Amino acid sequence: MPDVPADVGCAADDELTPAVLETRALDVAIGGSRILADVDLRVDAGEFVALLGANGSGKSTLVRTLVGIQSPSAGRALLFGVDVTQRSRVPWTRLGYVPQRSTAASGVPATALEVVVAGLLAHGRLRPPRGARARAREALDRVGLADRAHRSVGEMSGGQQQRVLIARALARRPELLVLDEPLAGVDRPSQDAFTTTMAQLRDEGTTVLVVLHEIEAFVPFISRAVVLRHGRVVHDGAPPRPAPGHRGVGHEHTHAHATEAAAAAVPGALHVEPWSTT
Ligand SMILES: Nc1ncnc2c1ncn2[C@@H]1O[C@H](COP(=O)(O)OP(=O)(O)OP(=O)(O)O)[C@@H](O)[C@H]1O
Repeated sequence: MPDVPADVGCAADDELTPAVLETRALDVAIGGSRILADVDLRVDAGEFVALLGANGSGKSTLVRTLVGIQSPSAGRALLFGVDVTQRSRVPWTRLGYVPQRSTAASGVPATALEVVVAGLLAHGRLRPPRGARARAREALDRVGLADRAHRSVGEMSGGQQQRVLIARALARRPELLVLDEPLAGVDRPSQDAFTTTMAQLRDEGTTVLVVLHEIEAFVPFISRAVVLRHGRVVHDGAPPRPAPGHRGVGHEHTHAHATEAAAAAVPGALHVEPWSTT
């Protein structure tokens, strides 16, 4: 009998190709609190999945676990069939990751172009690969920052820095793009440019997992929405439709419009507010 690598055996038994991203009975505890509980999730190649939920529901924790930053207390997390419980095993060459509300400024003076090129450095290498600057310029163009390529990121606004980090992830031309609230602090015209880029990525076959609070702009190309509540998956299916009067950017989502049970029972006719806090 041929040897079967341990990781391959972790993919779904009935699948020849492992999922791009998969969790199995994933639990995460931090400081004695159970933050994620029994999370089963599978995202296949070419899917565009939105991760939704109220503040504190565990979205960032799930994403951080998937990219090997947070260790699970039980269960499995796999990227391309590889167990990423150990950070050293995260397949970074196939992955683009934009963390939540981070800064592109490292304290070292660097231009936007340099930050994006740095994202293309292979592990342990100091020289970027051939064509890196052209790829970085193209990525900055995609986020509407082509004209600021030579500006210092330390002098950029928070929203512009966020766009630089998105460009850094895009420049890698990843098979899987994981974005944690990429539009936080980004102005409306830039949001529109970003959603156009997302539509292009979907057409190119990139697999995307994106944490969002406002999904309206993404509904045309979201293939699935996963909703977390208190660290558990309470919906995995069609994207919820925002209720009328709840589309405004400043709307405070503080009340539920349907139960998760109703949402789960009729996923095609959702009227649930997954980000509600009650
Ligand atoms: N390092 C940490 N130490 C202690 N508690 C943590 C830590 N990281 C996350 N938590 C807790 O885990 C829970 C989930 O946090 P997480 O950031 O994953 O939620 P979220 O759904 O991404 O929220 P938001 O929408 O506000 O970004 C919260 O109650 C948070 O306080």
